[in-house]
Amino acid sequence: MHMRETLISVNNLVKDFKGLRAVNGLSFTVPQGEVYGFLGQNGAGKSTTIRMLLTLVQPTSGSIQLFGQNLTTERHTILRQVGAVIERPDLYKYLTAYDNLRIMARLSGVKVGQKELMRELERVGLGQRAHSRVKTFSQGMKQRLGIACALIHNPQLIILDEPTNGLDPQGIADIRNLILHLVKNEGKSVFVSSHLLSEIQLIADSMLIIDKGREVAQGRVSELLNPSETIVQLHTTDDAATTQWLQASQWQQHLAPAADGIQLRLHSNRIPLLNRDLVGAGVDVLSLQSRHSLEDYFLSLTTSNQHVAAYQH
Ligand SMILES: Nc1ncnc2c1ncn2[C@@H]1O[C@H](COP(=O)(O)OP(=O)(O)OP(=O)(O)O)[C@@H](O)[C@H]1O
Repeated sequence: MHMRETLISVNNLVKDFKGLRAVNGLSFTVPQGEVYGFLGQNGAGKSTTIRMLLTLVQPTSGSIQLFGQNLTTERHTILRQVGAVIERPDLYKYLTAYDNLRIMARLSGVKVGQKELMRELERVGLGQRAHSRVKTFSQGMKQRLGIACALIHNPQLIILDEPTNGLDPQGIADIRNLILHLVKNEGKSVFVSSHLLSEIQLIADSMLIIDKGREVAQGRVSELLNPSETIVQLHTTDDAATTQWLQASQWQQHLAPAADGIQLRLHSNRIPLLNRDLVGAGVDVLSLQSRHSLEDYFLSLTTSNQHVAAYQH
């Protein structure tokens, strides 16, 4: 297998807004040719990160490379290869889908004829509705037209911020299929954010999960959601000292963020060994419990504020 090109490479990215650290030391790489999921609750820092990838927000510190080039110095060359939909797409609702796309193409300086415009609309499943006015479109159709506009200059990398927000189940399925089509059949790469694990899980090859600006986990979706991996909750007579000992041990890579006590993420067949190590190190264990599956753990991280967020929109 040949090495795949790295499209996005982010190193220790930080963004502060007056007294609030919205993005706190994120590092990740996105390879070419896959769907990369970016998961976090509302307010976790996803949009801010995406805005930094598109140079709409200036990072406080850290670096971003796209296509192996420095985003600050090579901005124009780089952004020509990127297509993005980051808010509700701006569309002229009294014009047809076709005319919206034609205007968009002209604005981005792309020379395309009727054939290409129609092909583009067909690609997002709007071929039949090309000549209907946008005001007659469902939210999902508008979203797909927005994606067509982002694709018109034939970018390699497509960045979508919560593309299924506010869509009905059919609309969500259409976007999901479109994303998969773009990657599997057209060789594109898609970086997509969501606050729903269930959604990322269905389309992404790799994912990054963040909470309050910080990384919670990243890796291959199949590995992160491997059902034999569990979260072990540990309580000892001195959790601070135990954490320090764990950080200096082979278990360091398994430590997971915890609200209280100590949590480790590991394969369940490693629990006896962890227990033996703790006893061997003289740690007084009060309790050691395999709490929930990783999936439940991520769900708890990514859904707890949803009902609150619903009122904010
Ligand atoms: N321009 C800004 N000025 C001040 N604070 C901001 C600004 N933009 C974002 N924030 C804050 O930064 C934090 C992260 O926001 P961000 O929009 O990146 O989160 P998100 O994960 O994309 O959530 P959502 O899905 O709700 O947009 C939030 O607390 C938000 O209030």
